[in-house]
Amino acid sequence: MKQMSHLDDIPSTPGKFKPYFHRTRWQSSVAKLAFWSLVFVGLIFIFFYRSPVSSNPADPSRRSLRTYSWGGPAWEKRVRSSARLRTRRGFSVLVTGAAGFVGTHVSAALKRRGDGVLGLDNFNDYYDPSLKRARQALLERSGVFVVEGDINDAALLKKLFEVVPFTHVMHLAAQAGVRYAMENPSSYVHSNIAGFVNLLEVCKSANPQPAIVWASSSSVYGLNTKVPFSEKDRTDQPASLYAATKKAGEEIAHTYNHIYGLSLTGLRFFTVYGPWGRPDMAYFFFTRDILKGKAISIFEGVNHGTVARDFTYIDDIVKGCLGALDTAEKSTGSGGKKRGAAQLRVFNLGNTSPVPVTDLVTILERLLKVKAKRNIMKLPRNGDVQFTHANISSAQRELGYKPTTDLQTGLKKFARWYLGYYNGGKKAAS
Ligand SMILES: O=C(O)[C@H]1O[C@H](OP(=O)(O)OP(=O)(O)OC[C@H]2O[C@@H](n3ccc(=O)[nH]c3=O)[C@H](O)[C@@H]2O)[C@H](O)[C@@H](O)[C@H]1O
Repeated sequence: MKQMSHLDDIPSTPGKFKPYFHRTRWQSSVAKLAFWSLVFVGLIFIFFYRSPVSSNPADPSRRSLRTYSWGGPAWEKRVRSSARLRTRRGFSVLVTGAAGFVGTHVSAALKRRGDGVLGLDNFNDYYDPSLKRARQALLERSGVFVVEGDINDAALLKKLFEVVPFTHVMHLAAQAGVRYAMENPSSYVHSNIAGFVNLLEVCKSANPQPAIVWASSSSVYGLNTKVPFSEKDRTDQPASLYAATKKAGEEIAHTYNHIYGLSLTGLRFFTVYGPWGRPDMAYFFFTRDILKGKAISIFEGVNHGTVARDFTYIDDIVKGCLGALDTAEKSTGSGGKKRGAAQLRVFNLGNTSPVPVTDLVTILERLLKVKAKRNIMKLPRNGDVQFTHANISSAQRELGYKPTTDLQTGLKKFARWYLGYYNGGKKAAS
């Protein structure tokens, strides 16, 4: 027997079109419809609000939806004062990624020599943000204000150029790391491609247009086997999405130089290391794990082939960056229009002496006075290449670039910093 609900007990209200229509049932249907519509709209809202994101909570494309607070007279005053030069012939430089490893060192060096420096950083959590905050505090003490914001925020960038007529942009903000690209590919597109284009769009419309020096990467040489790597070599076989986005950046730079007369210099950094470094890099997490007594994985090539890197010390890289800024010619465009040919350059900034990763570990063992638990494993196919080696003759000739720090000396300085910063290794780096 059919069970009747209490709604079925209520007499129907005859209607012209639907004689069987039941008022209460109708009201309840409307209520149900309204309820489910609300749920549906809510779900759509949630979907779109979170839509550019992957399920990975560390996805920086989600972080772009974060709202940063900027603007107002006090903020503008800080921006202006940080970017003010202290020498007559100095530069006024916007440094993106200023709370990053290279960004912090370059910003501090520029400020030391009297240039005006304004930092920009989104403080994302790709690695421990407290390290970025500590670098920011360091910069604050030397008079560099780091604005919190994303290079994808066109309104913020336009505002910065309204407040300060920057002569140069040192563009170091990027999603770094070759292996992480398999975990979170969209973050590379977001920062290294979309963010770079957004920055160039603002630069091309600025009056005056700044000269731009930016970080490319040794990884653009990809699977090349001819060494040392020269700027003239092919760069069309990247081994990681990271490398592919840096290569894309070089092509994008060509376009903006060609169409808008922007002066652009790309620097191909070779595995930069040193104090205040990046915890996602091998020398850094090897140090942390050796001190913790945890095993480290050391990669080797096929047939026990050596995996090696042209490790380059941060102070040498800083000199290369300053050399690039000092020799950068002015952009030629104005009002978004090209007025003549502009400079377009790319340089290797390496050390020209590759060191096997096994030797890097031996040096760390000596410096830390702890034996590493070595776990030798085959180089995974996740973005790594077997070796890198820079030919730096071009940078030497044009930028006066001359690296002077060998790996042993550089790692000693890194280890001293690490032990000081992490309280003798007791406070473990995350
Ligand atoms: O020159 C660059 O343009 C890039 O340099 C850096 O990449 P890489 O040279 O790959 O540095 P890094 O990860 O420190 O691995 C170092 C070595 O340790 C090996 N390695 C790594 C991890 C591991 O667990 N074991 C291991 O043997 C590994 O096989 C490698 O041989 C930057 O991270 C990158 O952002 C980009 O700037």
